[in-house]
Amino acid sequence: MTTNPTLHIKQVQISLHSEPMLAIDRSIAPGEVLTVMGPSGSGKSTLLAYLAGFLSPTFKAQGQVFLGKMQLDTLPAEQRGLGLLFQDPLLFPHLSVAGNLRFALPRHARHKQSQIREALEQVGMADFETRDPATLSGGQQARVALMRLLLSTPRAVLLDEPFAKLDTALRQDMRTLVFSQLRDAGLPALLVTHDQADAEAAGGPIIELG
Ligand SMILES: Nc1ncnc2c1ncn2[C@@H]1O[C@H](COP(=O)(O)OP(=O)(O)OP(=O)(O)O)[C@@H](O)[C@H]1O
Repeated sequence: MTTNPTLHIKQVQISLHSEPMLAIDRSIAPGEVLTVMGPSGSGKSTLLAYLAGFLSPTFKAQGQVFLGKMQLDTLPAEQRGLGLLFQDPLLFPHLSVAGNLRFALPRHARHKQSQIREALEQVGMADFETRDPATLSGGQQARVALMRLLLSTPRAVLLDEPFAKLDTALRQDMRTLVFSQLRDAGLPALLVTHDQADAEAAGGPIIELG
């Protein structure tokens, strides 16, 4: 079995108009979730944008990011191999559930209907292949978004308040599902959240910005 690389965030400092905004120096092991908390405006989304490779040039960043031996901060966003999960599932409305999952597969694997079927079975949605995303509940959309993320075989994952739009009853189930899937896939992950219960469910170290 291949081991995924560790994500190293090395002495990263981000400033806005010459004012230091945040500093972080952490490594995230495969299967570990680092939770970043902090008040509104402390720079949580800025940190994710920096790691993902779409930080606005208004900000100045120093430091380095490595995924194993691969230096990420010098690569364009699409070459970083990161998977993103947001508050909004962001499913393509013109594709079926299966179409959304197929799109995430590497080009050479798009014929593999079995992978799509297995992914849906894992989240209890075996009968949903042909469904239009607009006809799904919020929780069902979130599960499709999670499986789409995993099928895209990311090497590390960034999560931006992924449970914020789910109602309370669903939220705990989704936390359990997301964090167990990330652990099973052995992916290093960074979670940004306001919610202490998210951080506890993630089960990893917590840092506070601001
Ligand atoms: N493109 C931009 N240009 C200038 N300033 C920005 C830009 N984006 C964000 N900021 C400022 O940078 C600071 C950090 O914003 P950021 O969105 O990272 O905070 P946050 O911790 O994610 O907040 P929230 O919890 O409200 O989402 C804020 O003061 C914000 O006003």
